[in-house]
Amino acid sequence: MNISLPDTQATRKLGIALGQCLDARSVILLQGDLGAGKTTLVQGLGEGLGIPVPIVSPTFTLINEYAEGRLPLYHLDLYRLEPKEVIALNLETYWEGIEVTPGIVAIEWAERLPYKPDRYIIVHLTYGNEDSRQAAIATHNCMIPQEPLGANL
Ligand SMILES: Nc1ncnc2c1ncn2[C@@H]1O[C@H](COP(=O)(O)OP(=O)(O)OP(=O)(O)O)[C@@H](O)[C@H]1O
Repeated sequence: MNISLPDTQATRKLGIALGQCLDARSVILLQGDLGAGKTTLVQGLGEGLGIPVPIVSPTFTLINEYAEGRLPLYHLDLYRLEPKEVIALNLETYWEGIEVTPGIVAIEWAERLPYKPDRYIIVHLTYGNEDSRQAAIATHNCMIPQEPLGANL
């Protein structure tokens, strides 16, 4: 599925729609160059989940956890990590809900994952003209409920 995102707000709205409809243990793999809009989309995701605090990039903290919404949000950024550091994060803890409350896992720079979960949604953001972006969305072993996604875009 390809979605055109003419401005920042459109990218945020895509995140809101996903935050409103996804189930616990959903994993969103975010791909795209610097400034493509990955964090913007996760900010929308937080809004869609009803998280009342600002979502900030986890570039230095690696994982930011938000427990205040409809489901927990686990937000990761792999930009600075070597593959062995990614492995040490034990990411399956988050997407399998082992010793954490099952929630939504959003991973920026998912290109750097040395392995993938069993089921995931990939959102690949690319640049268009000026402020426009394009989102190519694909799923693996899971589904995005279509109706909320369409209704909010
Ligand atoms: N259509 C658009 N979608 C998303 N962001 C846009 C769009 N048009 C302009 N922008 C701007 O581009 C910037 C995107 O920044 P953002 O931090 O979301 O990207 P990123 O992919 O997370 O970058 P990085 O990899 O550096 O963390 C923001 O300043 C945003 O306002």
